[in-house]
Amino acid sequence: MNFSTSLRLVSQKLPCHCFQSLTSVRTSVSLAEDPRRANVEQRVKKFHEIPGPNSLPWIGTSYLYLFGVYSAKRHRAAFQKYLKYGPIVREEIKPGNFVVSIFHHNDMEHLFLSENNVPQAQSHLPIIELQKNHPNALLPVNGEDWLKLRKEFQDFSSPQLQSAYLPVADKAIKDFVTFRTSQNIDDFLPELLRLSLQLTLLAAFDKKIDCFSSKEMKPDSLSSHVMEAVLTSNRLLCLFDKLPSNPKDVPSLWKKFEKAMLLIEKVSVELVQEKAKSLYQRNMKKSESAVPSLIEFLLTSSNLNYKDAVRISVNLLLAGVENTAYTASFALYHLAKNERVQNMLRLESQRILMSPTDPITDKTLEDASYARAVLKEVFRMNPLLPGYGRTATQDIVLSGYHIPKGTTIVTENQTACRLQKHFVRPNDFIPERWIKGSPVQVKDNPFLVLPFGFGSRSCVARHLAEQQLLLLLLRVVSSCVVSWTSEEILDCKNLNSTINQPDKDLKFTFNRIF
Ligand code: HEM
Repeated sequence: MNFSTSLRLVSQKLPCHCFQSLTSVRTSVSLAEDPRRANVEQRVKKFHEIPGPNSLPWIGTSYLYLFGVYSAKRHRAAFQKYLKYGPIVREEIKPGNFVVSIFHHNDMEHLFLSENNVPQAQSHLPIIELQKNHPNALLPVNGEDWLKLRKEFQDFSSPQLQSAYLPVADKAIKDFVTFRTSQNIDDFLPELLRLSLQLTLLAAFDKKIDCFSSKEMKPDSLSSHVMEAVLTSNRLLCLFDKLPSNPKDVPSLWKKFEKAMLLIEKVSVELVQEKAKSLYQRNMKKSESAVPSLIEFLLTSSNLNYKDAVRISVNLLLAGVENTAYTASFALYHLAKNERVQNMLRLESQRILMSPTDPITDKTLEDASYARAVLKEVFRMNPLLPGYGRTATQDIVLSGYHIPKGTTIVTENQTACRLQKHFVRPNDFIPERWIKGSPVQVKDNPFLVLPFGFGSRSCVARHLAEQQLLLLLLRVVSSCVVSWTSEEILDCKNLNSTINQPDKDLKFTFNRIF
């Protein structure tokens, strides 16, 4: 047995993170410094040795999707690959274009911790093209320009903003539960999308619009236009990513995208101007109103100008409508399907709220430990993103394989969260896993359940979104029993989107108990 073989065997017995740190430290040593380099090289397996499906000339592995060998649902396709190839899979999506999928939390941790400060946003090419066509439009930026802006709006979810915003968010959600759950609605998703838009307009722009008024429910209202534009832009951004050619080569889709994005930009300009005007009238002083919106914070920050504020606003509108609505959809579904959990949550709401009409305060939310566990379990089972794509910014070793700089690496968090080796009864909805001291409590691994992303590109509105979802859960169970009236199981679909959305109409009934 030679030196390298024995080391390989030892490393196989070591936990994966020990192996990675060993190999990554070793591989960073140059040949000049270490004459044993030839042996060291052998310990790290080659990129082409990573298991994965066969690639064909001209079409790579795309035939596997075209012929339905792999499910059209990303998380299901990922599971198929995991079962066949194991915790690391290499795929040549198009000739010369490799994607490596990883399923082990140690690999995920290693990847995230090794990335530099400026991970590039995917889907940015169409925005660059749009900016060329419309040089004066204030569109989202990428790279270093993005980093500069991002540093300024990191505070969106600050505890102060959350506290200040809580009463208005609670009122909007309470009204929503009172009035919208009593309607006979075929599909509840558009309702949740409208609610998210209303809450985003409120928190980000201090704009009070009742998105459920008869005026706003009309197709030509401001909220209907913004909603439509956000859905269209996000769908097409994702679709353009998959196209082999420039997005402008498909003129009919390009026109739709252009129209939708420019509408979002126009609305952002108007919202920022409106706020800037009212601030000017108050001599650019911070608002004395109870709810200092994000946009006010941006406009009064000395490091940003009006144009920056608009670019950020476009981002907020694009991200602030679907994300919370889809998470809320799955949260209500799991409550509806799990009577025991719903009852436990109701008991908690009765304990922390004296009466269902009482306002929910910071203290109420602090005490809502079961509601938090419910939310965490929703994020485990139905995260917004199946995983995260990163371009390796340097050579990296994952699961013992060398991966060259520039390779696309995808962390398959959703699939990893459904593996027996990570969670007992992985397909059951058990919030108690997340409750301290519970007999089924699991060790929380921060790189497995990662609903808001990681690092500098992670969600700016995390705490605000969690607050909205907790409010919704508590308000629903304290006044209704929610049931799922369809025979079908709700799953995610993500064919035309990078994000997971419900794959069926949301068939809920809400029976009032208060
Ligand atoms: C449950 C609700 C939400 C979830 C699960 C969620 C999750 C995420 C995730 C996974 C990312 C991307 C992270 C990455 O690529 O590494 C993200 C980015 C972002 N989210 Fe959220 N989000 C939610 C709600 C919101 C809301 C309500 C807003 C705005 C009002 C918002 C604003 C943003 C923005 C602006 C970004 C881009 C950040 C950047 O590129 O700098 N999100 N979110």
